[in-house]
Amino acid sequence: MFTDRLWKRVEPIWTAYLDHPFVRGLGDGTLEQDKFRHWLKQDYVYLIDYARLFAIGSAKADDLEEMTTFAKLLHGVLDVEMDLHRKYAADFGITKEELEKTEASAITTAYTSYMLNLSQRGGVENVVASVLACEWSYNFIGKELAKRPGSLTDNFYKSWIEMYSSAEFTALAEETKQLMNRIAEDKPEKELARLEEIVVKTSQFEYMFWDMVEKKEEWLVKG
Ligand SMILES: Cc1ncc(CN)c(N)n1
Repeated sequence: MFTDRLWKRVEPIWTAYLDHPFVRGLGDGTLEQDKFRHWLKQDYVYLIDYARLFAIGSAKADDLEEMTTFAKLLHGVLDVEMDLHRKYAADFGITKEELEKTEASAITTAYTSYMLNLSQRGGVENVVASVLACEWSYNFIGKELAKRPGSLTDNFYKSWIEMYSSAEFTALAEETKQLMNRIAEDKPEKELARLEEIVVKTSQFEYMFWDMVEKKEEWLVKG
């Protein structure tokens, strides 16, 4: 399967996520809440553009089955995943209007612009390759953190780990992988190599996103 081939390429990058201080801090509960607050706000505006990708995928779908899958994934972002953000934000006294008004950081802008650009100019395969690392890697991280002793007890980030390791989120990640495999079936090697590069680039962006929230970065010079 194409996703097995992709896994071989992304495994070293994704393993580095698990070692990143932000991700380690989520797992053992030691992450500074100010850093998490930065993630919450940046991720919220990231997810708004990410949801747009599924709408683009739905418009470009080749058949009704594909269209339905994109619609399901779109609902998953807007109503399941972003609910987690809204709940944590409420704990911090941040309203959903404030979340929406967040100015996207340089990395958030670069990452979403990369995916939106590819998805707008290519076919449905570009959309799936763009969203795959996002859905799959968070599920990977969630499941790995859930295995760590103590991660699901007395941890402020327990709901985060439960959400991304949940059966519901795992099903969304699996649907995205299946979609990628189905689309890759009749593609020539040159096209598969191009799609693979998109998944590697988005995996690199994921690492940069973890690093951006750890350092609470926005833009290098205040405007
Ligand atoms: C940056 C990022 N990447 C992935 C996910 C999981 N959908 C997320 N919420 N944010």
